[in-house]
Amino acid sequence: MTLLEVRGLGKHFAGLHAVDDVDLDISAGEITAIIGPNGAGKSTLFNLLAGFYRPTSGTVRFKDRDVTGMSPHRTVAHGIARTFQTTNLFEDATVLENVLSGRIVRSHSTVFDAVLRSPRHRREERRNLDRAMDALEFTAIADYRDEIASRVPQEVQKRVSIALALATDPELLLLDEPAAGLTEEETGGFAQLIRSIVASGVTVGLVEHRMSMVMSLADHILVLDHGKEIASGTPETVRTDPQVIEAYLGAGHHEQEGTG
Ligand SMILES: Nc1ncnc2c1ncn2[C@@H]1O[C@H](COP(=O)(O)OP(=O)(O)OP(=O)(O)O)[C@@H](O)[C@H]1O
Repeated sequence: MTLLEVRGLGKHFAGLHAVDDVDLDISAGEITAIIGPNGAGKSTLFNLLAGFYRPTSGTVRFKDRDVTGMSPHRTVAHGIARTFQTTNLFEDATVLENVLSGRIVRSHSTVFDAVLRSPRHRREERRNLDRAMDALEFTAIADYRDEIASRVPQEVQKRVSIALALATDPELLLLDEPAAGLTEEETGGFAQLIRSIVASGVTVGLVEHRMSMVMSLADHILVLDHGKEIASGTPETVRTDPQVIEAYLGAGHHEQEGTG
């Protein structure tokens, strides 16, 4: 089943076509990776899907609903969550408070409920705390719950961003370079985490530079160069595509495969 359908999507900044006439189908239950050289348009594409940018052209449909140009708080309410390359946490808040902030989108009690501490408000608070704790346990950082977010190791901060995104109860989670700056070993841990996210029923979109991670995780890969699709398909199809090898994988690919 197609969860997200993108057609003819474009984003122009002045004269620059950052994303240019892109089509993409993300199937439910799969990991779809978007790869390409620096500046290829990967993050811009994610920003268009999650509503951080308004497209210049084209459409985005999510669960058969037109979400083109919707604001991020509406796309997240529909079930699309996005993490960022550089973690953007509330630095002075605790890890738990950060993850709880992801629950705002699922909260219905009003300011009056909060002031009066109505039963509805207390029920919701309990549910939000349970859900945030679930997300912390799922991402294996529950022990850090009371630590200040800016003081925990980088790897933990990255897990906090993922926990925050999971706390919004997404159906589609867009991960923008989750392993950037991590060691080989930490990257392995993130690959495991991404697999378990998919096993829990959340579909994943992944922008990642580490080819070994992409090739081992992705069911489907879209390759962008200068904003345009140059290939798409299974890891096997993409890694042998001459245009991809030339545009992006190049020497790195051969090194990795031990063929060059
Ligand atoms: N807000 C913006 N205003 C102007 N130009 C932008 C903006 N955001 C991105 N761009 C440009 O759009 C192009 C695509 O950028 P984008 O960040 O999407 O690429 P990317 O594939 O994610 O790159 P990287 O792998 O380096 O993160 C780049 O040339 C970039 O400079």
